Amino acid sequence: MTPPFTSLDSFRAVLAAQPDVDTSARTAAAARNGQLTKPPGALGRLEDLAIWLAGWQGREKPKADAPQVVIFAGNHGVAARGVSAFPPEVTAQMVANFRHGGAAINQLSKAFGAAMTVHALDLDHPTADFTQSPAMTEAELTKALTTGWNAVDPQADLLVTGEMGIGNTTSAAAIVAALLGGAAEDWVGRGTGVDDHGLARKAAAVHAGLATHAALLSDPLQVLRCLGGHEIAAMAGAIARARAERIAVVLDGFICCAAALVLQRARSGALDHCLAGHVSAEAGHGRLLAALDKQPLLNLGLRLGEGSGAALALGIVQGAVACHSGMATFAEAGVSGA
Ligand SMILES: O=C(O)c1ccc[n+]([C@@H]2O[C@H](COP(=O)([O-])O)[C@@H](O)[C@H]2O)c1
Ligand SMILES: Cc1cc2nc[nH]c2cc1C
Repeated sequence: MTPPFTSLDSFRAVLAAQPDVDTSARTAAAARNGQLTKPPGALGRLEDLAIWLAGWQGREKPKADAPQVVIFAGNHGVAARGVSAFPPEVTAQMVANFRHGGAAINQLSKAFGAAMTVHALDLDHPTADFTQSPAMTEAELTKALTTGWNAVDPQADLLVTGEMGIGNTTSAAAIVAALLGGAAEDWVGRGTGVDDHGLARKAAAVHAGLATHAALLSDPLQVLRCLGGHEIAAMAGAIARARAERIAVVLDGFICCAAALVLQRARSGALDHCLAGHVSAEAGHGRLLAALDKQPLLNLGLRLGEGSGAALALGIVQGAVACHSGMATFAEAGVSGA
């Protein structure tokens, strides 16, 4: 599909015209849920999950047997400021690892029957150091959004958006600070494992980025352009495409949710088709999820990224769908109601 946008303004128009949930499918699923052979509410959040998914998929019995995991990789100019525990070449090395099947996300995708695709975005051309100049030009941002848009398989029944990019927790912290406010220190975390000096360098970089681009930061897409990264923009593009196809999205960790926040701020309700797969150990993620009004399904202390927490949450969604779509009703099973 040719993306329906060629500029930030036309991307804005796409966000404004996105489809909404199918309320009749959701109502039918809620009615079915009430007839299944269990005490009302006994499957807890699994019941809400299945009904929510039914609404997005437009069918009374939702499916979760063709999930897609898309991983985007990008490099960051700000990494030269000593903001990561690892060197930038690890981004390309991990892309090779993804392609050879050796990363955690390969194993988790396999475990939950997800088709996984990897998209390396111009790794030899990192973003500009956002403390000095905008991370991306408008053309570069549009290209990254387009990569994300095109990466989504319209046949998938669920989408996980993951990322890999040395330095990207600093970029994500800058985006979140710009959009939610607060001090740089409130949003930086240990990322791949920086020490206190590294953490201070991250806060200084975020602080400088906010000051350098202050005049542009009232526009969420300019926040993404000035402070973001190619892989972060691609996740935003993929989340938007999923909405266009009415595919539900399972969000991953701090970086993924920073990409999602850009969409939410650009268009209220833009994340209604998304759920939070997990809360990561990155310091600001819990508060970011609260600002997104999303309750994470899992809290396992993960801080890996690459879609891993969201992929694990696929298992929960699949459990919810298996129960909702497979269980017998009281009438079918001849079980007496209350
Ligand atoms: O998903 C998260 O919340 C998360 C938290 C910490 C680190 N990461 C991953 O670690 C990398 C970024 O860490 P850093 O220290 O280089 O900014 C990037 O590849 C992310 O996928 C991811
Ligand atoms: C090894 C490694 C694997 C990763 N996967 C996602 N982010 C990562 C960062 C590092 C450093």
